[in-house]
Amino acid sequence: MQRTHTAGDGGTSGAPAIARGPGWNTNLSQVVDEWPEPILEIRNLVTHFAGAEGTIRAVDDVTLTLERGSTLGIVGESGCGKSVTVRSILGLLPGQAQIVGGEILYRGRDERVVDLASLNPRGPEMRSVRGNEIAMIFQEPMAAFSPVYPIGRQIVEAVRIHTDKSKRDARSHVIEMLARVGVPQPERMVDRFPFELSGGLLQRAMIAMALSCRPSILIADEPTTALDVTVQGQVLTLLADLQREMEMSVILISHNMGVIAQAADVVAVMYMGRVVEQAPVWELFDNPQHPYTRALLESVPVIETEAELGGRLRAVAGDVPNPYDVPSGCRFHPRCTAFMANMCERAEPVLVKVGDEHTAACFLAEHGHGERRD
Ligand SMILES: Nc1ncnc2c1ncn2[C@@H]1O[C@H](COP(=O)(O)OP(=O)(O)OP(=O)(O)O)[C@@H](O)[C@H]1O
Repeated sequence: MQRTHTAGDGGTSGAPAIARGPGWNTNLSQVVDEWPEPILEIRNLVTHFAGAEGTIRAVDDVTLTLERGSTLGIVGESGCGKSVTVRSILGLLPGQAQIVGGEILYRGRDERVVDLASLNPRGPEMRSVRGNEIAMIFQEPMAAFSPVYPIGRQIVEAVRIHTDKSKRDARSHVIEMLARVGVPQPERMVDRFPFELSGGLLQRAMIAMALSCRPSILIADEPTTALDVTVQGQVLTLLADLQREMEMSVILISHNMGVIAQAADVVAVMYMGRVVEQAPVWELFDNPQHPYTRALLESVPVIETEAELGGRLRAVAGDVPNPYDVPSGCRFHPRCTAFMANMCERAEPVLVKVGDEHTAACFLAEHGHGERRD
């Protein structure tokens, strides 16, 4: 199958099925061949916030594809629109936010394609998709649980909303899930309150809750950011195992290129509400074409550097501009080391194909001066 997506045209063309990356999947090519249709296609999504000083274009014409069984990584600095993009999928936006354009086409378990962007976020159709077919885990597991009930009871309730299991069967299922995600003594832990569990265990309990209905898609929004480095690795490995076992497709959000390198098959880099580069993970790391992606890659900690800097990581130079005051032309131009006067501040580059399955929105890449390293 051939597929390329470019923000602004919403179309499909060119490019072979995604090749295998160093991510969670070991048999992605096979998975994609078996189910040639993507499970989720976001086309030209626009989501706005009504802010105190005007409109914030939090997601501004974003087009993304999630292939079945694969992991799509979304990376970018804080405030670039990662969370609002995935929250738009599930209708989990705060009151001041609204999808104002685009489509979110989801191919459900019954193979029917539904435009999630057109559903009432609180209506029965969206409620049946949310938690049942598409589940989400967050950076802060405390937010997923009520502090006043034992975790098991809360997961049992989630299971019973979406299945016809009896209370007893649901409880056994929850104990099995807790064991599966590596919670020790699950028969006892099931009756513990959230505050009685460590951060790592609570993260595992949240994963058990999210996966208890065997969703087709798991959205993981910074799932390891709040954990210490050792536990981070364990949780990523656990998610990889569960993804394979349950044949799930995953959208993984992270601001950490190291996490993306470990887990993603395809990566979309976002900046100020837009996708500025997209490629299979190995291609993105070998041949980044957008100066923003290069800056993000340079901010990846390496052990020696981290030690030299006393644990501080190098960030992308300059600050993300005020969302009420989007720069003219290329939104990255005020921070860009490759800025070209009379060009970058005047027109906004669109995503163009710069390689197999690789798109970038930069005039340098567009004109073939993106210094491909191959
Ligand atoms: N509740 C809100 N009210 C107003 N604006 C918001 C709100 N939440 C997000 N935004 C705006 O939407 C934009 C995108 O935010 P979003 O949370 O998607 O970024 P992000 O990339 O997920 O950042 P982070 O990594 O910090 O979670 C930001 O510019 C922010 O100003």
